[in-house]
Amino acid sequence: MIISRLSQDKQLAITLLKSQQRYLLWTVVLTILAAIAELLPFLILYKVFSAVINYQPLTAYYLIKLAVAMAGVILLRYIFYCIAYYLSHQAAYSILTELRYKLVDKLAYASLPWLQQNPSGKLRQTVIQDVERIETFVAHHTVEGLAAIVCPLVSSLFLFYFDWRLGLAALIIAPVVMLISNWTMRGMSKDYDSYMGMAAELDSATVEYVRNIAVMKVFNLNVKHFEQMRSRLANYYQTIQVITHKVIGGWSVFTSLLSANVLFILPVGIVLFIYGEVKISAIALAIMLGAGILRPLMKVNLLSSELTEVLAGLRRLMPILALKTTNNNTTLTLVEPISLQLSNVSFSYQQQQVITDVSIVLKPATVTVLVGSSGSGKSTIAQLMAGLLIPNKGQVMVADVSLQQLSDQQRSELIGLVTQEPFLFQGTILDNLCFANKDISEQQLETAIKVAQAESLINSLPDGYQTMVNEQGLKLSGGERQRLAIARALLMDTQILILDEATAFADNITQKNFYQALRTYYPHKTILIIAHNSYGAESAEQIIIMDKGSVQEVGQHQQLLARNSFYQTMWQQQQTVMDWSIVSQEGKQ
Ligand SMILES: Nc1ncnc2c1ncn2[C@@H]1O[C@H](COP(=O)(O)OP(=O)(O)OP(=O)(O)O)[C@@H](O)[C@H]1O
Repeated sequence: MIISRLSQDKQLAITLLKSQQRYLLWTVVLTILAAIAELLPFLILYKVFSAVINYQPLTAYYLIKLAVAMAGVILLRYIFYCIAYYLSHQAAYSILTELRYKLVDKLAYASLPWLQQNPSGKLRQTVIQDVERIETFVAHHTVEGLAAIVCPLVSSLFLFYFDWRLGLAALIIAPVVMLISNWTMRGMSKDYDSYMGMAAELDSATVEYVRNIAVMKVFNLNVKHFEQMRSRLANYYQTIQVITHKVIGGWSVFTSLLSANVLFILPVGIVLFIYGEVKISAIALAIMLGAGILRPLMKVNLLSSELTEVLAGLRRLMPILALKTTNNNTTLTLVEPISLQLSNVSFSYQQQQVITDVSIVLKPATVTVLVGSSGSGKSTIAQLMAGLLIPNKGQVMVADVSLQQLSDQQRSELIGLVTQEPFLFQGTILDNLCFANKDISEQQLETAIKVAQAESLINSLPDGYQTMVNEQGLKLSGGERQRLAIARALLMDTQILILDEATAFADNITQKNFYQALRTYYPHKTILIIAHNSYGAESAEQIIIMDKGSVQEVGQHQQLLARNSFYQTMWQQQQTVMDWSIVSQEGKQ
Protein backbone atom coordinates (compact mmCIF):
# COMPACT_ATOMS: atom_id res chain seq x y z
CA MET A 1 0.00 0.00 0.00
CA ILE A 2 2.69 2.47 1.05
CA ILE A 3 5.01 1.29 -1.72
CA SER A 4 2.28 1.71 -4.35
CA ARG A 5 2.01 5.38 -3.36
CA LEU A 6 5.72 5.98 -3.80
CA SER A 7 7.13 7.25 -7.06
CA GLN A 8 8.77 4.67 -9.31
CA ASP A 9 12.32 5.86 -8.59
CA LYS A 10 11.77 5.43 -4.86
CA GLN A 11 10.22 2.02 -5.40
CA LEU A 12 13.27 1.02 -7.38
CA ALA A 13 15.54 2.35 -4.61
CA ILE A 14 13.63 0.27 -2.05
CA THR A 15 13.82 -2.84 -4.23
CA LEU A 16 17.57 -2.39 -4.62
CA LEU A 17 18.11 -1.83 -0.88
CA LYS A 18 15.83 -4.72 0.00
CA SER A 19 18.03 -7.12 -1.93
CA GLN A 20 20.83 -6.27 0.54
CA GLN A 21 18.72 -5.81 3.67
CA ARG A 22 20.78 -8.17 5.83
CA TYR A 23 24.02 -6.26 5.28
CA LEU A 24 22.28 -2.90 5.53
CA LEU A 25 20.46 -3.75 8.75
CA TRP A 26 23.74 -4.62 10.42
CA THR A 27 25.28 -1.43 9.00
CA VAL A 28 22.52 0.58 10.70
CA VAL A 29 22.90 -1.22 14.04
CA LEU A 30 26.69 -0.80 14.09
CA THR A 31 26.51 2.86 13.03
CA ILE A 32 24.09 3.60 15.90
CA LEU A 33 26.47 1.84 18.33
CA ALA A 34 29.40 3.85 16.90
CA ALA A 35 27.42 7.09 17.29
CA ILE A 36 26.72 6.26 20.93
CA ALA A 37 30.40 5.40 21.44
CA GLU A 38 31.23 8.83 19.98
CA LEU A 39 29.45 10.47 22.93
CA LEU A 40 31.37 8.56 25.58
CA PRO A 41 34.73 10.44 25.39
CA PHE A 42 32.82 13.68 26.19
CA LEU A 43 31.36 12.06 29.28
CA ILE A 44 34.80 10.94 30.39
CA LEU A 45 36.13 14.47 29.87
CA TYR A 46 33.17 15.79 31.84
CA LYS A 47 34.08 13.50 34.72
CA VAL A 48 37.68 14.76 34.74
CA PHE A 49 36.54 18.36 34.46
CA SER A 50 34.06 17.95 37.36
CA ALA A 51 36.74 16.36 39.50
CA VAL A 52 39.15 19.25 38.82
CA ILE A 53 36.52 21.89 39.55
CA ASN A 54 35.43 20.17 42.76
CA TYR A 55 39.07 19.84 43.91
CA GLN A 56 38.74 16.07 44.11
CA PRO A 57 42.06 14.25 44.48
CA LEU A 58 43.05 12.79 41.09
CA THR A 59 45.11 9.71 41.80
CA ALA A 60 47.37 8.19 39.16
CA TYR A 61 45.28 5.01 39.27
CA TYR A 62 42.07 6.99 38.65
CA LEU A 63 43.64 8.89 35.74
CA ILE A 64 45.00 5.69 34.17
CA LYS A 65 41.55 4.11 34.51
CA LEU A 66 39.99 7.08 32.69
CA ALA A 67 42.69 7.00 30.00
CA VAL A 68 42.09 3.29 29.41
CA ALA A 69 38.34 3.88 29.30
CA MET A 70 38.89 6.71 26.82
CA ALA A 71 41.14 4.51 24.63
CA GLY A 72 38.59 1.70 24.92
CA VAL A 73 35.62 3.76 23.74
CA ILE A 74 37.65 5.28 20.88
CA LEU A 75 38.74 1.77 19.84
CA LEU A 76 35.19 0.50 20.13
CA ARG A 77 33.91 3.36 18.00
CA TYR A 78 36.64 2.59 15.42
CA ILE A 79 35.71 -1.12 15.34
CA PHE A 80 31.98 -0.37 14.98
CA TYR A 81 32.63 2.05 12.10
CA CYS A 82 35.08 -0.38 10.43
CA ILE A 83 32.56 -3.23 10.38
CA ALA A 84 29.71 -0.90 9.38
CA TYR A 85 31.77 0.44 6.43
CA TYR A 86 32.78 -3.08 5.43
CA LEU A 87 29.13 -4.21 5.35
CA SER A 88 27.88 -1.10 3.57
CA HIS A 89 30.57 -1.58 0.89
CA GLN A 90 29.58 -5.23 0.48
CA ALA A 91 25.96 -4.20 0.00
CA ALA A 92 26.92 -1.36 -2.38
CA TYR A 93 29.12 -3.52 -4.61
CA SER A 94 26.47 -6.24 -4.76
CA ILE A 95 23.91 -3.64 -5.84
CA LEU A 96 26.36 -2.21 -8.41
CA THR A 97 27.15 -5.64 -9.87
CA GLU A 98 23.51 -6.74 -9.95
CA LEU A 99 22.39 -3.47 -11.53
CA ARG A 100 25.14 -3.38 -14.17
CA TYR A 101 24.45 -7.00 -15.12
CA LYS A 102 20.77 -6.16 -15.52
CA LEU A 103 21.46 -3.02 -17.54
CA VAL A 104 23.94 -4.57 -19.98
CA ASP A 105 21.65 -7.55 -20.36
CA LYS A 106 18.73 -5.27 -21.21
CA LEU A 107 20.89 -3.21 -23.58
CA ALA A 108 21.83 -6.38 -25.45
CA TYR A 109 18.14 -6.79 -26.31
CA ALA A 110 17.47 -3.14 -27.11
CA SER A 111 16.29 -2.54 -30.65
CA LEU A 112 18.52 -0.67 -33.07
CA PRO A 113 16.14 2.34 -33.34
CA TRP A 114 16.02 2.60 -29.53
CA LEU A 115 19.83 2.55 -29.37
CA GLN A 116 20.03 5.17 -32.11
CA GLN A 117 17.68 7.45 -30.17
CA ASN A 118 19.78 7.08 -27.03
CA PRO A 119 23.28 8.34 -27.82
CA SER A 120 26.22 6.42 -26.39
CA GLY A 121 27.21 9.35 -24.10
CA LYS A 122 23.79 9.22 -22.44
CA LEU A 123 23.86 5.44 -22.01
CA ARG A 124 27.41 5.59 -20.67
CA GLN A 125 26.32 8.16 -18.10
CA THR A 126 23.56 5.81 -16.97
CA VAL A 127 25.47 2.54 -16.94
CA ILE A 128 28.68 3.97 -15.47
CA GLN A 129 28.05 7.22 -13.60
CA ASP A 130 24.49 6.77 -12.34
CA VAL A 131 25.17 3.25 -11.08
CA GLU A 132 28.44 4.40 -9.52
CA ARG A 133 26.59 7.21 -7.74
CA ILE A 134 24.23 4.65 -6.19
CA GLU A 135 27.22 2.56 -5.15
CA THR A 136 29.00 5.54 -3.54
CA PHE A 137 25.84 6.62 -1.79
CA VAL A 138 25.14 3.20 -0.31
CA ALA A 139 28.79 2.43 0.51
CA HIS A 140 29.60 5.71 2.26
CA HIS A 141 26.45 7.56 3.04
CA THR A 142 24.49 4.84 4.76
CA VAL A 143 27.17 5.10 7.44
CA GLU A 144 28.05 8.80 7.24
CA GLY A 145 24.48 9.98 6.69
CA LEU A 146 23.12 7.85 9.47
CA ALA A 147 25.91 8.97 11.80
CA ALA A 148 25.14 12.60 10.88
CA ILE A 149 21.56 12.04 12.06
CA VAL A 150 22.17 9.71 15.02
CA CYS A 151 25.11 11.59 16.61
CA PRO A 152 23.24 14.90 17.14
CA LEU A 153 20.15 12.96 18.18
CA VAL A 154 22.05 11.01 20.86
CA SER A 155 23.83 14.19 22.03
CA SER A 156 20.51 16.10 22.21
CA LEU A 157 18.80 13.33 24.15
CA PHE A 158 21.68 13.23 26.56
CA LEU A 159 21.72 17.01 26.99
CA PHE A 160 17.96 17.05 27.64
CA TYR A 161 18.36 14.24 30.14
CA PHE A 162 21.25 16.10 31.76
CA ASP A 163 19.50 19.48 31.89
CA TRP A 164 16.53 20.20 29.67
CA ARG A 165 17.18 23.97 29.69
CA LEU A 166 20.72 23.53 28.33
CA GLY A 167 19.37 21.00 25.82
CA LEU A 168 16.76 23.51 24.67
CA ALA A 169 19.39 26.25 24.35
CA ALA A 170 21.53 23.94 22.19
CA LEU A 171 18.63 23.14 19.86
CA ILE A 172 16.61 26.36 19.83
CA ILE A 173 18.13 27.49 16.58
CA ALA A 174 17.66 24.11 14.85
CA PRO A 175 14.16 24.83 13.40
CA VAL A 176 15.43 28.11 11.87
CA VAL A 177 18.44 26.29 10.38
CA MET A 178 16.19 23.62 8.90
CA LEU A 179 13.74 26.17 7.52
CA ILE A 180 16.58 28.03 5.79
CA SER A 181 17.95 24.75 4.45
CA ASN A 182 14.55 23.78 3.02
CA TRP A 183 14.05 27.23 1.57
CA THR A 184 17.49 27.10 -0.06
CA MET A 185 16.90 23.68 -1.57
CA ARG A 186 13.32 24.35 -2.76
CA GLY A 187 12.78 23.26 -6.36
CA MET A 188 16.29 21.82 -6.50
CA SER A 189 15.05 18.44 -7.66
CA LYS A 190 13.98 20.00 -10.98
CA ASP A 191 17.22 21.98 -11.20
CA TYR A 192 19.26 18.83 -10.59
CA ASP A 193 17.31 16.98 -13.28
CA SER A 194 18.03 19.72 -15.76
CA TYR A 195 21.68 19.91 -14.60
CA MET A 196 22.13 16.16 -15.07
CA GLY A 197 20.40 16.26 -18.48
CA MET A 198 22.73 19.08 -19.48
CA ALA A 199 25.76 17.15 -18.21
CA ALA A 200 24.70 14.08 -20.25
CA GLU A 201 24.30 16.18 -23.40
CA LEU A 202 27.68 17.79 -22.83
CA ASP A 203 29.15 14.33 -22.36
CA SER A 204 27.72 13.14 -25.68
CA ALA A 205 29.00 16.23 -27.48
CA THR A 206 32.45 15.77 -25.91
CA VAL A 207 32.58 12.12 -27.04
CA GLU A 208 31.63 13.20 -30.58
CA TYR A 209 34.15 16.04 -30.52
CA VAL A 210 37.01 13.83 -29.33
CA ARG A 211 36.09 11.11 -31.87
CA ASN A 212 36.13 13.61 -34.72
CA ILE A 213 39.14 15.60 -33.62
CA ALA A 214 41.12 14.44 -36.67
CA VAL A 215 38.44 15.91 -38.98
CA MET A 216 38.52 19.17 -37.01
CA LYS A 217 42.29 19.29 -37.42
CA VAL A 218 42.02 18.77 -41.20
CA PHE A 219 39.82 21.86 -41.44
CA ASN A 220 41.81 23.72 -38.79
CA LEU A 221 38.74 24.15 -36.61
CA ASN A 222 38.56 24.20 -32.84
CA VAL A 223 35.86 23.87 -30.24
CA LYS A 224 34.48 27.32 -31.13
CA HIS A 225 33.48 25.95 -34.53
CA PHE A 226 31.84 22.85 -33.11
CA GLU A 227 28.40 24.35 -32.73
CA GLN A 228 26.92 21.50 -30.71
CA MET A 229 29.76 21.51 -28.18
CA ARG A 230 29.75 25.30 -27.96
CA SER A 231 26.03 25.59 -27.31
CA ARG A 232 26.06 22.74 -24.79
CA LEU A 233 28.98 24.28 -22.91
CA ALA A 234 27.08 27.57 -22.82
CA ASN A 235 23.90 25.84 -21.56
CA TYR A 236 25.88 23.97 -18.94
CA TYR A 237 27.54 27.17 -17.73
CA GLN A 238 24.19 28.96 -17.64
CA THR A 239 22.54 26.16 -15.64
CA ILE A 240 25.38 26.17 -13.10
CA GLN A 241 25.07 29.94 -12.79
CA VAL A 242 21.32 29.78 -12.21
CA ILE A 243 21.75 27.08 -9.54
CA THR A 244 24.61 28.96 -7.86
CA HIS A 245 22.64 32.23 -7.74
CA LYS A 246 19.64 30.44 -6.32
CA VAL A 247 21.55 28.65 -3.59
CA ILE A 248 24.42 30.89 -2.55
CA GLY A 249 22.54 33.32 -0.23
CA GLY A 250 20.62 30.72 1.74
CA TRP A 251 23.60 28.38 1.88
CA SER A 252 25.87 31.03 3.44
CA VAL A 253 23.28 31.84 6.16
CA PHE A 254 22.73 28.11 6.74
CA THR A 255 26.45 27.34 7.26
CA SER A 256 26.95 30.39 9.52
CA LEU A 257 24.03 29.43 11.76
CA LEU A 258 25.27 25.85 12.25
CA SER A 259 27.62 26.83 15.06
CA ALA A 260 25.61 29.83 16.30
CA ASN A 261 23.92 27.81 19.07
CA VAL A 262 26.86 28.57 21.43
CA LEU A 263 25.40 32.08 21.54
CA PHE A 264 22.36 30.60 23.30
CA ILE A 265 24.03 27.90 25.41
CA LEU A 266 26.48 30.30 27.05
CA PRO A 267 24.03 33.01 28.30
CA VAL A 268 21.45 30.36 29.39
CA GLY A 269 24.25 28.45 31.20
CA ILE A 270 25.53 31.60 32.93
CA VAL A 271 22.02 32.58 34.13
CA LEU A 272 21.43 29.03 35.43
CA PHE A 273 24.84 29.11 37.14
CA ILE A 274 24.07 32.48 38.78
CA TYR A 275 20.85 31.03 40.14
CA GLY A 276 22.79 27.97 41.35
CA GLU A 277 20.86 25.64 39.08
CA VAL A 278 23.88 24.12 37.29
CA LYS A 279 27.58 23.74 37.91
CA ILE A 280 30.31 25.22 35.74
CA SER A 281 31.22 21.66 34.56
CA ALA A 282 27.67 21.23 33.23
CA ILE A 283 28.04 24.42 31.16
CA ALA A 284 31.38 23.09 29.83
CA LEU A 285 29.77 19.80 28.84
CA ALA A 286 26.82 21.59 27.19
CA ILE A 287 29.24 23.74 25.17
CA MET A 288 31.40 20.71 24.22
CA LEU A 289 28.39 18.73 23.02
CA GLY A 290 26.16 21.58 21.92
CA ALA A 291 28.68 23.53 19.84
CA GLY A 292 28.97 20.69 17.33
CA ILE A 293 25.43 19.39 17.61
CA LEU A 294 24.06 21.10 14.48
CA ARG A 295 27.15 20.76 12.31
CA PRO A 296 26.19 17.28 11.03
CA LEU A 297 23.15 18.99 9.47
CA MET A 298 25.59 20.24 6.82
CA LYS A 299 26.33 16.63 5.93
CA VAL A 300 22.58 15.81 5.96
CA ASN A 301 21.99 18.72 3.63
CA LEU A 302 24.73 17.65 1.21
CA LEU A 303 23.41 14.11 1.36
CA SER A 304 19.90 15.22 0.56
CA SER A 305 21.16 16.94 -2.60
CA GLU A 306 23.19 13.83 -3.42
CA LEU A 307 20.07 11.78 -2.84
CA THR A 308 18.30 14.01 -5.36
CA GLU A 309 21.03 13.12 -7.87
CA VAL A 310 20.78 9.43 -7.03
CA LEU A 311 17.01 9.50 -7.55
CA ALA A 312 17.45 11.39 -10.83
CA GLY A 313 19.91 8.64 -11.85
CA LEU A 314 17.37 5.98 -10.93
CA ARG A 315 14.82 7.73 -13.12
CA ARG A 316 17.30 7.49 -16.01
CA LEU A 317 17.86 3.79 -15.31
CA MET A 318 14.18 2.99 -15.50
CA PRO A 319 13.66 3.15 -19.29
CA ILE A 320 16.57 0.71 -19.71
CA LEU A 321 15.32 -1.63 -17.01
CA ALA A 322 11.86 -1.48 -18.58
CA LEU A 323 13.20 -2.74 -21.93
CA LYS A 324 11.63 -6.04 -22.81
CA THR A 325 13.96 -8.98 -23.12
CA THR A 326 12.81 -11.83 -25.27
CA ASN A 327 12.19 -14.79 -23.06
CA ASN A 328 11.49 -16.77 -26.16
CA ASN A 329 14.08 -19.55 -25.97
CA THR A 330 12.23 -22.02 -28.11
CA THR A 331 13.72 -23.11 -31.39
CA LEU A 332 11.18 -23.37 -34.18
CA THR A 333 11.54 -26.13 -36.73
CA LEU A 334 12.05 -24.50 -40.11
CA VAL A 335 11.35 -26.41 -43.27
CA GLU A 336 14.51 -26.72 -45.35
CA PRO A 337 15.68 -25.34 -47.71
CA ILE A 338 15.29 -21.96 -46.06
CA SER A 339 14.47 -18.84 -48.05
CA LEU A 340 14.36 -15.26 -46.74
CA GLN A 341 11.57 -13.07 -47.91
CA LEU A 342 10.46 -9.45 -47.51
CA SER A 343 6.72 -9.15 -48.26
CA ASN A 344 5.41 -5.65 -48.90
CA VAL A 345 7.71 -4.17 -46.30
CA SER A 346 7.66 -0.47 -45.43
CA PHE A 347 9.86 1.17 -42.83
CA SER A 348 10.29 4.66 -41.35
CA TYR A 349 13.00 6.18 -39.19
CA GLN A 350 10.95 8.33 -36.80
CA GLN A 351 8.69 10.21 -39.25
CA GLN A 352 10.73 9.66 -42.40
CA GLN A 353 9.60 6.74 -44.56
CA VAL A 354 12.68 5.27 -46.25
CA ILE A 355 11.41 1.88 -47.46
CA THR A 356 8.12 1.61 -49.33
CA ASP A 357 6.33 -1.62 -50.12
CA VAL A 358 9.42 -3.71 -50.85
CA SER A 359 9.10 -7.41 -51.73
CA ILE A 360 12.27 -9.46 -52.18
CA VAL A 361 12.92 -13.20 -52.06
CA LEU A 362 16.37 -14.66 -51.37
CA LYS A 363 16.07 -18.24 -52.61
CA PRO A 364 18.11 -20.92 -50.82
CA ALA A 365 21.75 -21.31 -51.90
CA THR A 366 21.63 -18.35 -54.31
CA VAL A 367 23.52 -15.10 -54.55
CA THR A 368 21.57 -11.83 -54.78
CA VAL A 369 23.28 -8.53 -55.47
CA LEU A 370 21.53 -5.37 -54.29
CA VAL A 371 22.62 -2.11 -55.93
CA GLY A 372 21.24 1.40 -56.00
CA SER A 373 22.18 5.02 -55.51
CA SER A 374 23.39 6.28 -52.15
CA GLY A 375 20.55 6.69 -49.68
CA SER A 376 18.19 4.45 -51.66
CA GLY A 377 17.69 2.23 -48.57
CA LYS A 378 20.09 -0.70 -49.11
CA SER A 379 21.52 -0.78 -45.56
CA THR A 380 18.04 -0.43 -44.12
CA ILE A 381 16.97 -3.49 -46.15
CA ALA A 382 20.01 -5.37 -44.78
CA GLN A 383 19.04 -4.54 -41.20
CA LEU A 384 15.40 -5.46 -41.78
CA MET A 385 16.48 -8.80 -43.24
CA ALA A 386 18.81 -9.45 -40.31
CA GLY A 387 15.98 -8.72 -37.85
CA LEU A 388 17.71 -5.65 -36.38
CA LEU A 389 14.91 -3.37 -37.54
CA ILE A 390 11.23 -4.24 -37.41
CA PRO A 391 9.07 -3.23 -40.40
CA ASN A 392 6.23 -0.77 -39.84
CA LYS A 393 4.27 -2.65 -42.48
CA GLY A 394 4.66 -6.02 -44.15
CA GLN A 395 6.61 -9.07 -43.01
CA VAL A 396 10.10 -10.51 -43.02
CA MET A 397 9.75 -14.28 -43.38
CA VAL A 398 12.19 -17.17 -43.13
CA ALA A 399 10.94 -20.46 -44.48
CA ASP A 400 7.38 -19.10 -44.22
CA VAL A 401 7.79 -18.17 -40.52
CA SER A 402 7.86 -14.53 -39.41
CA LEU A 403 11.39 -13.53 -38.41
CA GLN A 404 9.95 -11.92 -35.26
CA GLN A 405 8.74 -15.32 -34.05
CA LEU A 406 12.30 -16.63 -33.90
CA SER A 407 14.29 -16.32 -30.69
CA ASP A 408 17.34 -14.04 -30.90
CA GLN A 409 19.50 -17.14 -30.61
CA GLN A 410 17.86 -18.88 -33.56
CA ARG A 411 17.84 -15.68 -35.64
CA SER A 412 21.55 -15.06 -35.09
CA GLU A 413 22.39 -18.69 -35.88
CA LEU A 414 20.45 -18.40 -39.11
CA ILE A 415 21.35 -14.96 -40.47
CA GLY A 416 24.78 -13.34 -40.45
CA LEU A 417 25.39 -9.68 -41.25
CA VAL A 418 28.62 -7.83 -41.98
CA THR A 419 28.05 -4.07 -41.79
CA GLN A 420 29.89 -1.21 -43.45
CA GLU A 421 31.78 -0.33 -40.27
CA PRO A 422 32.50 -3.59 -38.49
CA PHE A 423 33.43 -3.48 -34.84
CA LEU A 424 36.31 -5.51 -33.43
CA PHE A 425 36.62 -6.07 -29.71
CA GLN A 426 39.74 -5.64 -27.63
CA GLY A 427 41.52 -9.00 -27.64
CA THR A 428 43.42 -11.22 -30.03
CA ILE A 429 42.56 -11.67 -33.69
CA LEU A 430 41.53 -15.23 -32.84
CA ASP A 431 39.22 -14.04 -30.03
CA ASN A 432 37.52 -11.77 -32.53
CA LEU A 433 37.22 -14.46 -35.17
CA CYS A 434 35.76 -17.02 -32.78
CA PHE A 435 33.70 -14.41 -30.94
CA ALA A 436 30.32 -15.93 -31.83
CA ASN A 437 31.40 -19.51 -32.42
CA LYS A 438 34.12 -20.98 -30.24
CA ASP A 439 33.65 -24.45 -31.63
CA ILE A 440 35.54 -24.26 -34.91
CA SER A 441 38.11 -26.53 -36.51
CA GLU A 442 41.44 -25.42 -37.94
CA GLN A 443 40.13 -26.29 -41.38
CA GLN A 444 37.08 -24.02 -40.96
CA LEU A 445 39.33 -21.21 -39.76
CA GLU A 446 41.68 -21.55 -42.73
CA THR A 447 38.82 -21.61 -45.24
CA ALA A 448 37.14 -18.55 -43.75
CA ILE A 449 40.40 -16.61 -43.73
CA LYS A 450 41.15 -17.62 -47.31
CA VAL A 451 37.69 -16.65 -48.61
CA ALA A 452 37.75 -13.33 -46.71
CA GLN A 453 41.09 -12.54 -48.42
CA ALA A 454 42.66 -12.12 -44.98
CA GLU A 455 45.39 -14.74 -45.36
CA SER A 456 48.18 -12.30 -46.18
CA LEU A 457 47.07 -10.00 -43.35
CA ILE A 458 47.32 -12.79 -40.75
CA ASN A 459 50.67 -13.94 -42.16
CA SER A 460 52.08 -10.42 -41.99
CA LEU A 461 51.25 -10.02 -38.29
CA PRO A 462 54.13 -10.81 -35.90
CA ASP A 463 51.94 -12.91 -33.62
CA GLY A 464 49.55 -14.13 -36.29
CA TYR A 465 46.19 -15.06 -34.78
CA GLN A 466 47.46 -14.10 -31.32
CA THR A 467 48.04 -10.45 -32.29
CA MET A 468 46.17 -8.11 -29.99
CA VAL A 469 43.60 -5.81 -31.53
CA ASN A 470 42.81 -2.51 -29.83
CA GLU A 471 39.34 -1.54 -28.90
CA GLN A 472 37.47 -0.92 -32.18
CA GLY A 473 40.42 -2.42 -34.07
CA LEU A 474 42.18 0.93 -34.09
CA LYS A 475 45.47 -0.50 -35.18
CA LEU A 476 43.89 -2.09 -38.25
CA SER A 477 42.84 -0.29 -41.41
CA GLY A 478 39.17 -0.17 -42.38
CA GLY A 479 39.74 -2.78 -45.10
CA GLU A 480 41.58 -5.11 -42.72
CA ARG A 481 38.75 -4.84 -40.22
CA GLN A 482 36.25 -5.66 -42.95
CA ARG A 483 38.17 -8.78 -43.99
CA LEU A 484 38.27 -10.02 -40.40
CA ALA A 485 34.58 -9.24 -39.96
CA ILE A 486 33.74 -11.28 -43.08
CA ALA A 487 35.82 -14.20 -41.76
CA ARG A 488 34.05 -13.89 -38.38
CA ALA A 489 30.64 -14.02 -40.08
CA LEU A 490 31.69 -17.00 -42.19
CA LEU A 491 32.84 -18.82 -39.06
CA MET A 492 29.42 -18.27 -37.51
CA ASP A 493 28.30 -20.63 -40.26
CA THR A 494 24.86 -19.11 -40.81
CA GLN A 495 22.71 -20.36 -43.67
CA ILE A 496 22.03 -16.80 -44.77
CA LEU A 497 24.79 -14.20 -45.04
CA ILE A 498 24.25 -10.49 -45.72
CA LEU A 499 27.26 -8.42 -46.72
CA ASP A 500 26.53 -4.69 -46.55
CA GLU A 501 29.26 -2.94 -48.55
CA ALA A 502 31.58 -5.39 -46.88
CA THR A 503 33.96 -5.50 -49.85
CA ALA A 504 34.59 -1.77 -50.02
CA PHE A 505 38.23 -2.66 -49.26
CA ALA A 506 38.61 -4.65 -52.46
CA ASP A 507 39.54 -3.60 -55.97
CA ASN A 508 37.44 -5.02 -58.81
CA ILE A 509 39.57 -8.14 -59.27
CA THR A 510 39.77 -8.93 -55.55
CA GLN A 511 36.02 -8.44 -55.28
CA LYS A 512 35.39 -10.89 -58.13
CA ASN A 513 37.78 -13.42 -56.57
CA PHE A 514 35.99 -13.02 -53.25
CA TYR A 515 32.57 -13.73 -54.77
CA GLN A 516 33.94 -16.77 -56.60
CA ALA A 517 35.62 -18.12 -53.46
CA LEU A 518 32.36 -17.62 -51.52
CA ARG A 519 30.51 -19.69 -54.11
CA THR A 520 33.17 -22.40 -54.22
CA TYR A 521 33.68 -22.87 -50.50
CA TYR A 522 30.17 -22.08 -49.25
CA PRO A 523 27.90 -23.41 -52.03
CA HIS A 524 24.91 -23.90 -49.70
CA LYS A 525 24.83 -20.39 -48.29
CA THR A 526 22.13 -17.93 -49.28
CA ILE A 527 23.99 -14.69 -49.87
CA LEU A 528 22.90 -11.07 -50.22
CA ILE A 529 25.62 -8.72 -51.38
CA ILE A 530 25.01 -5.00 -51.11
CA ALA A 531 27.40 -3.06 -53.29
CA HIS A 532 28.01 0.25 -54.99
CA ASN A 533 29.10 -1.57 -58.14
CA SER A 534 28.32 -4.78 -59.95
CA TYR A 535 31.80 -6.30 -60.26
CA GLY A 536 31.27 -10.03 -60.09
CA ALA A 537 27.49 -9.68 -60.27
CA GLU A 538 27.39 -11.37 -63.69
CA SER A 539 26.97 -14.81 -62.12
CA ALA A 540 24.46 -13.78 -59.43
CA GLU A 541 21.07 -15.48 -59.58
CA GLN A 542 19.37 -12.11 -59.20
CA ILE A 543 20.31 -8.47 -59.14
CA ILE A 544 17.96 -6.01 -57.44
CA ILE A 545 18.07 -2.32 -58.19
CA MET A 546 16.81 -0.01 -55.42
CA ASP A 547 15.69 3.55 -55.96
CA LYS A 548 14.30 5.94 -53.33
CA GLY A 549 13.31 3.16 -50.96
CA SER A 550 11.59 0.96 -53.55
CA VAL A 551 12.63 -1.90 -55.78
CA GLN A 552 13.07 -0.47 -59.24
CA GLU A 553 13.92 -3.66 -61.09
CA VAL A 554 14.91 -7.30 -60.53
CA GLY A 555 16.71 -9.48 -63.03
CA GLN A 556 19.94 -11.12 -64.05
CA HIS A 557 22.97 -9.39 -65.46
CA GLN A 558 22.13 -9.71 -69.17
CA GLN A 559 18.46 -8.84 -68.66
CA LEU A 560 19.27 -5.68 -66.72
CA LEU A 561 21.96 -4.67 -69.20
CA ALA A 562 19.30 -4.82 -71.86
CA ARG A 563 16.57 -2.90 -70.07
CA ASN A 564 17.73 -0.87 -67.08
CA SER A 565 19.43 2.46 -67.69
CA PHE A 566 20.86 2.74 -64.14
CA TYR A 567 22.49 -0.68 -64.49
CA GLN A 568 23.73 0.06 -68.01
CA THR A 569 25.40 3.29 -66.87
CA MET A 570 26.95 1.61 -63.84
CA TRP A 571 28.26 -1.26 -65.97
CA GLN A 572 29.69 1.06 -68.65
CA GLN A 573 31.47 3.19 -66.05
CA GLN A 574 32.93 0.04 -64.51
CA GLN A 575 34.11 -1.21 -67.89
CA THR A 576 35.91 2.11 -68.50
CA VAL A 577 37.67 1.78 -65.13
CA MET A 578 38.55 -1.86 -65.91
CA ASP A 579 39.98 -0.82 -69.32
CA TRP A 580 41.95 1.91 -67.61
CA SER A 581 43.43 -0.45 -65.10
CA ILE A 582 44.31 -3.01 -67.80
CA VAL A 583 45.96 -0.31 -69.93
CA SER A 584 47.93 0.99 -66.94
CA GLN A 585 48.99 -2.57 -66.02
CA GLU A 586 50.23 -3.10 -69.61
CA GLY A 587 51.96 0.29 -69.56
CA LYS A 588 53.91 -0.78 -66.49
CA GLN A 589 55.07 -3.95 -68.19
N1 LIG B 1 19.28 5.93 -38.13
C1 LIG B 1 18.69 6.66 -39.04
N2 LIG B 1 17.83 7.63 -38.67
C2 LIG B 1 17.19 8.38 -39.59
N3 LIG B 1 17.36 8.23 -40.91
C3 LIG B 1 18.20 7.29 -41.35
C4 LIG B 1 18.92 6.46 -40.44
N4 LIG B 1 19.69 5.61 -41.16
C5 LIG B 1 19.46 5.89 -42.44
N5 LIG B 1 18.59 6.90 -42.57
C6 LIG B 1 18.06 7.48 -43.82
O1 LIG B 1 17.42 6.42 -44.53
C7 LIG B 1 17.67 6.53 -45.91
C8 LIG B 1 18.26 5.21 -46.42
O2 LIG B 1 19.51 5.02 -45.78
P1 LIG B 1 20.38 3.71 -46.04
O3 LIG B 1 21.59 3.79 -45.20
O4 LIG B 1 19.52 2.53 -45.90
O5 LIG B 1 20.75 3.91 -47.59
P2 LIG B 1 21.89 3.19 -48.46
O6 LIG B 1 21.28 2.93 -49.77
O7 LIG B 1 22.44 2.03 -47.71
O8 LIG B 1 22.97 4.34 -48.53
P3 LIG B 1 24.54 4.16 -48.83
O9 LIG B 1 24.68 3.48 -50.12
O10 LIG B 1 25.03 5.57 -48.90
O11 LIG B 1 25.11 3.39 -47.69
C9 LIG B 1 18.61 7.71 -46.09
O12 LIG B 1 17.84 8.81 -46.49
C10 LIG B 1 19.18 7.94 -44.71
O13 LIG B 1 19.42 9.31 -44.52
